[in-house]
Amino acid sequence: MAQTTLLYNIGQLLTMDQHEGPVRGENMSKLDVKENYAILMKGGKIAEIAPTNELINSEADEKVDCEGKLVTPGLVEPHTHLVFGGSREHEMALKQQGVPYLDILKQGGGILSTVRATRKATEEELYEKAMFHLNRMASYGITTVEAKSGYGMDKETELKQLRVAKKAGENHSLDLVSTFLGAHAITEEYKDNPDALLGEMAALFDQIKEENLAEFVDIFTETGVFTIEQSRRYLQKAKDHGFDVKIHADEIDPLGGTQLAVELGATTGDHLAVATDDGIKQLAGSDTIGVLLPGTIFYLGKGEFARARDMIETGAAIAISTDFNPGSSVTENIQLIMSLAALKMKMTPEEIWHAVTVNAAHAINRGEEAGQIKVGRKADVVIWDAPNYLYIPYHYGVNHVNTVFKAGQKLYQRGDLLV
Ligand SMILES: N=CN[C@@H](CCC(=O)O)C(=O)O
Ligand SMILES: [Zn+2]
Repeated sequence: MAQTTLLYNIGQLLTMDQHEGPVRGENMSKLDVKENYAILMKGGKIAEIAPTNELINSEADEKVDCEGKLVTPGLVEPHTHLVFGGSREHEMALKQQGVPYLDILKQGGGILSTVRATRKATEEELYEKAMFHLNRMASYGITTVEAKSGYGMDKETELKQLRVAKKAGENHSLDLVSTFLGAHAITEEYKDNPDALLGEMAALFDQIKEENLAEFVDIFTETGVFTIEQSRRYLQKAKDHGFDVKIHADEIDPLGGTQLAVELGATTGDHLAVATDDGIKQLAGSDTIGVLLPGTIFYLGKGEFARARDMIETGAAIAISTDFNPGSSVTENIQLIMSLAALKMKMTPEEIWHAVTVNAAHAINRGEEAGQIKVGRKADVVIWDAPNYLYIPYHYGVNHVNTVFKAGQKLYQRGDLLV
């Protein structure tokens, strides 16, 4: 018989379902908070949502007293570089000496150092490592995650990364959405002919489609990496092959990646830390979601965070993410990113909750499945050790998760100290 679980005495319940589609502009600050509610989960789905006194006598295999805690949808993480070999702690000193991120890359470090480690790693090693990071993400309340390739940049290693992501998605309880980021840097082999690298990566599009290895194609549009023109051609080709597209845009230099994302109808423009007034205006007038990554700005020691306030005030839909990767943002802790969004980008708690649930789900084409608590949907639900939704961005740097349910099954529960 299907497992039935009742969560009752929920102090604050965020269902995140009061708006249609991605939530943009001033709607991001309109949050419906239900008090003293209950949720009945049956057969992995949400069966009923009602005040506690209406559901308390429901038949259930398990009844969980939420003791007035906050309950929300499982969080959605829309931008990670999940599968990689090695780590880059040895670059920390260079960062402290002020060597810029793009200079480390130019010297063959940074992304290229992870490329070497990823090429060397076996599929099994990459898989074990990816599963470890997925477990940690789950412990922070994440129930759906996007994963990019991009540390191979040769045919064999890119396919290896994508296959590892696929297997991890099949075997882990978290839902995983895969992105092909073969155009992530210019490798030594192609330093005099980046177009040939793009050609080699584009030659993989058919196989990636056939083996169902990725839904999105992404590119790093940046000084010393790929130009706007190269990005336009490459992503257009990806679209012609039936992929949805994303862009690492306007992260360090304002090349106009934000405008290119809009022009191409990209699902998301990611980073946007130095997006111009024009870029922001175009973003706001488009269906492209801005995925902001304040952890990266913090970790790279840069002063200027993405202008979330301007973006939201002009009407854009914004999601936020860890950008988990071994170089520019080494954390799986999305709750820390929620605090940075509040402290450094001045996003309100209401906007932040939209940015990590419904908008993050739309940012990876999962708006109809994830990011909301709705009758008939998969029961991805988090109980927080917090009395209200303001509390998570406020109390920063620690894990507030009490319990995570994925498709109605308990996936993570805070452990007890063994003392
Ligand atoms: N900026 C480009 N790519 C990643 C960083 C990858 C790395 O440094 O390994 C990002 O989104 O921040
Ligand atoms: Zn990234």
